Amino acid sequence: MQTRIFSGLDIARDVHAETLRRAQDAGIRPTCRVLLDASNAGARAYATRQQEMAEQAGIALTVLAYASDPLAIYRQLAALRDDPAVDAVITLYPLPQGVDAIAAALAIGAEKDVDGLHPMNAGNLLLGAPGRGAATAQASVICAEALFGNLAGAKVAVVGASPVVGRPLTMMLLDRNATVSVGHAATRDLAALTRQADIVVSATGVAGLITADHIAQGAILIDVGISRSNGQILGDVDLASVEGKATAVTHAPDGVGPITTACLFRNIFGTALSRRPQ
Ligand SMILES: Nc1nc(=O)c2c([nH]1)NC[C@@H]1CN(c3ccc(C(=O)N[C@@H](CCC(=O)O)C(=O)O)cc3)C=[N+]21
Repeated sequence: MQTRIFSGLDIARDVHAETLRRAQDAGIRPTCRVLLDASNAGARAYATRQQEMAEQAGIALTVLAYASDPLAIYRQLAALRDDPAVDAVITLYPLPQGVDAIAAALAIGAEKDVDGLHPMNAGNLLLGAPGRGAATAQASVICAEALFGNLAGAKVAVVGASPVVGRPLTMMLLDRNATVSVGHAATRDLAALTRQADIVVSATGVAGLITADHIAQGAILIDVGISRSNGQILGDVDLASVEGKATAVTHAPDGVGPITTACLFRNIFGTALSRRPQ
């Protein structure tokens, strides 16, 4: 069996087109501020991708540097929350040293949080109530459904338990009646866990973590990890190792990443729409 290498570019284009169409129908040009600590390569790559895509998606997106210290940052976020011209605020992780994640999310407020990081939005997701979830987790679900079909009853192993991917993704999978297990850095026998799964979603940033030894014959692999070595982008999946054993693997780059940006823009449009009088 040949392993299918899945590109997310077609789906990303469709999601972007749908958002643009809805924004044009509603006559809305959403505005978004993205806060970035440019010393982090992963966050910088995401912000660059967002800036490149925003124009064609009809979103006015500006990347700002975080203010100099935690108190100034909370004030900066609260000012954006109170600015009527701003629809959405994104605090790219990792947050600068000394910034508390919950305090930052509270400063933005639930309404403009498009990453599902505010306790109200995260809580709604936990309770199975409709709400706005992290874009990377949404993109992972889209890939899993595109490659596997209906997730009801599917065994899914999530590797990584971060607030932007592993945790929200676990809840979104439960909402689709998947059977979910979560592995992380302290999991003793990760391979034993992931070998049980129909679908493995890995979001660790450890290049080459998932090998043939970690998967069942015919498994579907969603590679969310991004790391860099010598200017090359690497995912969590060791492609050479899983070739012939996995049914399909999402590629990194151009797999989950572009769909993530498309889901983020859809979230931004959602806040912009709900902030306008109907
Ligand atoms: N609050 C918050 N939410 C996030 O969702 C978040 C974050 N902080 N901090 C940084 C990480 C990283 N991340 C990426 C998403 C897409 C690509 C992406 O589209 N990558 C391209 C490649 C980009 C390149 O060429 O460098 C691809 O996979 O094709 C990259 C990185 C979201 N993150």
